[in-house]
Amino acid sequence: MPRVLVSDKLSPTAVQIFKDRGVEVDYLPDLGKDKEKLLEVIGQYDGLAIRSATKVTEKLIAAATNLKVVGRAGIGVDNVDIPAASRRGIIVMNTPFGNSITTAEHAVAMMFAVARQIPEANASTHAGKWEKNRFMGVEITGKTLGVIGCGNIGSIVAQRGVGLKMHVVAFDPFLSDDRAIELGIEKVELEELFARADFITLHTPLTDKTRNIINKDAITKMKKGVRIINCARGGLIVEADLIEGLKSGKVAGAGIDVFEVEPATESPLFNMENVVCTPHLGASTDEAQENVALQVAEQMSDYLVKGAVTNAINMPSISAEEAPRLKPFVKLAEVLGAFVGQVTEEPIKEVEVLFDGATAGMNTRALISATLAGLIRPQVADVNMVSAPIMVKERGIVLSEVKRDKSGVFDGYIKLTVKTDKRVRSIAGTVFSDHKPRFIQIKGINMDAEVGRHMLYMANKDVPGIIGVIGSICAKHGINIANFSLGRDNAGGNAIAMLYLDEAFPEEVRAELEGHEFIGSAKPLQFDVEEV
Ligand SMILES: NC(=O)c1ccc[n+]([C@@H]2O[C@H](COP(=O)([O-])OP(=O)(O)OC[C@H]3O[C@@H](n4cnc5c(N)ncnc54)[C@H](O)[C@@H]3O)[C@@H](O)[C@H]2O)c1
Ligand SMILES: O=C(O)CC[C@@H](O)C(=O)O
Repeated sequence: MPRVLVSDKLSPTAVQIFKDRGVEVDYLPDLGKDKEKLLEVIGQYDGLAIRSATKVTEKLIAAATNLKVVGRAGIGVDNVDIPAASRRGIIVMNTPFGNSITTAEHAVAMMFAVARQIPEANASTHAGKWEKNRFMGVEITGKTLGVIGCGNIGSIVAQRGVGLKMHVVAFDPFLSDDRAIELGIEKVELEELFARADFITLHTPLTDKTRNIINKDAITKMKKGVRIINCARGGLIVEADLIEGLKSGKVAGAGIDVFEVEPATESPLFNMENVVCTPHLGASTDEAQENVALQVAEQMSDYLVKGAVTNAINMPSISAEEAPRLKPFVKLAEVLGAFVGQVTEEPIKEVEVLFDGATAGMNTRALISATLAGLIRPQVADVNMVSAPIMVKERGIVLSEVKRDKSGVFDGYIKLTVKTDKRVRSIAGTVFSDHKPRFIQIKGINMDAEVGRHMLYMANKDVPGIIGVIGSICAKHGINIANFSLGRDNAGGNAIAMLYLDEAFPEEVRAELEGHEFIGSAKPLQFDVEEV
């Protein structure tokens, strides 16, 4: 039974879902903050469910020898070292929608709080002061709201802004004209947003492009009296520059939920006039926490129990419904890759995966990942569908995908072609109704070879008696042939043979076969398939 550790505070719903779906679960919500203890125990787990307190570092990943999946109950995965996880073949999933409304509402709440200085007025009134003249606010109606990052959360904030009779302008390189029209907002460049907005709200991820997007230079371009809200990520705003802007009066107020360093227990922003701070509460509502806990537990269980992949950052999705149908084709893709990976000795330059007929309508991203995993595994044993595409990229291998309508007798097949400096190799395969992979073409020569755990791939001349030669050498060494498939380009020309053996072909017998005048090469192969 797979075992999951929940190392941050998550709704009890998550624990129940794991149990109901056949996953053993340890709920230790404070462990995420105890790095040393977490390092000690992480090796026991197949899954790790987290929020933002647990930092999934390269060091933790190195210690997580059994880990298969990290599930983030929330959106931002900046507390997970994704490249390190991918290299180790660990899937990283998030729950991209579960807390969007809640976080958007927090940004809107911040906007009101800053516009009307509600936290300060509240503190003053509670203190028995009646400072009616101290707190003069601004209206929101008719003001321009600048949304930076108009994805899930930004677009909800934009819609709320429209509902509040604001004029909404948005900057997002991926915002289409149609979507902007649908939202009733104006798409603008960043400089224009800075120049026009009375309120600016940030909703981008923290990337190299967005880090420090609000800095001294940006603030210089803004309207005097601008109010800035950040419920996305610390690091989007240079806090020192914001403080300078607030002190100079250029920035009239700020609502800050996320900080450069978290937990933020001290900051020069604290106690500043009209700066409203919350401790990363954007996602903290009963509804959002219920949503993300439920989603993360369902997604992780589905992966660990059924192999379904949903909302993975570093792997194509495979739905629970398609997983059973896709599984035999994933195996086929893997064995095609494994064939080429085992027979290719020189560096691979180019890989083409062709999907013919029915396979073209399948989840080809997943199938390509499986092909690449099979291809690389002979060199890197623990590669999987997550890490293989990264390794291929890192090695500078050019990858291409071709899809085409049914072109032959098979409903669908996959063909893998690999180029090196010396040669081009190709192999095609399909899955029969028994759900088992078959090789149907090698080097352009048609055949029908069942794929077994132990095989021998031979190139020979098409001459009479060659089957007998191979059979008698195998028999002499006690090697039992379960299946024998042959193909040739033309009578008396080049032929290939695929032998399906009961056990691994002994390396020392290989020379004996290759010594025969009509046998060019004999290559023992291993495939990770169930024995028939
Ligand atoms: N405060 C919280 O508790 C809390 C809760 C949830 C999410 N978040 C954070 O909110 C942010 C937004 O989340 P989301 O779910 O809307 O993400 P999303 O991926 O749906 O949207 C992000 C948008 O930012 C845009 N973007 C990327 N680079 C950009 C750039 N250089 N300039 C402008 N736009 C750019 C993308 O095109 C995308 O549309 C994330 O950083 C997330 O981690 C915070
Ligand atoms: O888990 C949280 O409280 C914060 C989550 C939030 O930052 C997110 O990116 O989803």
